[in-house]
Amino acid sequence: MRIYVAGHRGMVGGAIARKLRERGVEVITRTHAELDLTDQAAVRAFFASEKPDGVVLAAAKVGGIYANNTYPADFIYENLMIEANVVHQAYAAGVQRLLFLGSSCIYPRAVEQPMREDALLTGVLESTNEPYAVAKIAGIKLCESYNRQYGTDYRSVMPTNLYGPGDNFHPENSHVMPALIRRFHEAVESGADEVVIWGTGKPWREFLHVDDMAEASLFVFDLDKETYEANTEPMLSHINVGFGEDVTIAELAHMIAEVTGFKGRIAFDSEKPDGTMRKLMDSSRLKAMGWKPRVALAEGVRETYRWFLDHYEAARTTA
Ligand SMILES: NC(=O)C1=CN([C@@H]2O[C@H](COP(=O)(O)OP(=O)(O)OC[C@H]3O[C@@H](n4cnc5c(N)ncnc54)[C@H](OP(=O)(O)O)[C@@H]3O)[C@@H](O)[C@H]2O)C=CC1
Ligand SMILES: C[C@H]1O[C@H](OP(=O)(O)OP(=O)(O)OC[C@H]2O[C@@H](n3cnc4c(=O)[nH]c(N)nc43)[C@H](O)[C@@H]2O)[C@@H](O)[C@@H](O)C1=O
Repeated sequence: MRIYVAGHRGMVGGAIARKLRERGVEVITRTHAELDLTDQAAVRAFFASEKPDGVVLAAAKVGGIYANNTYPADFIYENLMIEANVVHQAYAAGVQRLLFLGSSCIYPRAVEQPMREDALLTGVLESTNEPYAVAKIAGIKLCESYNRQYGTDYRSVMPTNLYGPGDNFHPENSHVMPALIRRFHEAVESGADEVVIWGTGKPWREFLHVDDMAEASLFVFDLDKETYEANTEPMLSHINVGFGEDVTIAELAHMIAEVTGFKGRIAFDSEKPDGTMRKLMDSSRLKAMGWKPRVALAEGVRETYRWFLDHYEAARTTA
């Protein structure tokens, strides 16, 4: 098998590419500079020449609450273009199996918890990331539509909030876990006596380690067609991937303060948005098929902090 992993330099694509190579699979990669996936002609030429056997689509415009809220046009445009180009050109090149990575933000903001797959398109989305969520919903529907019309086997997984080695530690554009690891670490370094957390600290988030996400992605990718179809429906074909437990942002902040050795005050800036108050995934569909997460949150935070320390200079200079 020759598998194209789109987004192999990202946190999730990197972990998936590593696991595939460990299994002896030939992994095809292109950097963003080598192949801009928003460029239809370039994507067509790439698929026509490489003709991969399978595709994992882990490339996307990704960011936390501030980035989503500040650059909504980039988030909807780039993600729609990437998905439309990759799914269509994969089909045109005869690729039978593809895995699309969506996000838990596809679900309505006030939906029953934990969120089941069939909650999709039942209500109003969270405003801070609606454009990104609409693009991700379009990604699911692209896969389902090509399956229905052309008989392809294109699958979708919906990850909860992810973290781990390879994350983006940008001070504003990143997700909460890497943002707080960096902010607490820098407070310890500078001797600051206060760290400010965005929002009220009351929202709940479920965090899954990237290695668990990579395992889940390959687990779903590898399922035989009958098993996948028996556990999904033609127009409800996505599968949730979550850890199964969530914490408040305040609890996460205290956990990161402890790991980084910060002893000062933790303050909350309620002028900043909270986003959705809770988005715990119901991952029973996937768990019933045999996947389970392995990395506990406390262990994952410690490991991610060690990775951050090892790569801190790189993170600081790219910020
Ligand atoms: N991280 C999280 O908490 C969550 C992530 N997801 C989803 O998981 C997937 C992977 O996310 P993650 O690994 O965290 O994201 P990253 O930002 O770490 O990686 C995304 C990768 O996509 C590449 N990319 C972006 N735009 C283009 C483009 N136009 N052409 C080619 N390559 C491009 C980026 O390259 P470059 O950096 O050079 O632009 C980067 O390597 C995404 O689909 C994301 O939406 C879902 C839920 C939660
Ligand atoms: C994965 C998911 O990620 C995004 O949604 P989100 O879950 O709201 O992501 P977040 O990690 O940025 O924030 C989580 C919570 O944490 C709070 N918070 C505190 N202090 C910081 C802080 O310093 N940075 C950030 N980013 N958040 C902070 C923040 O106010 C919020 O209450 C989507 O846009 C979309 O990308 C998506 O799919």
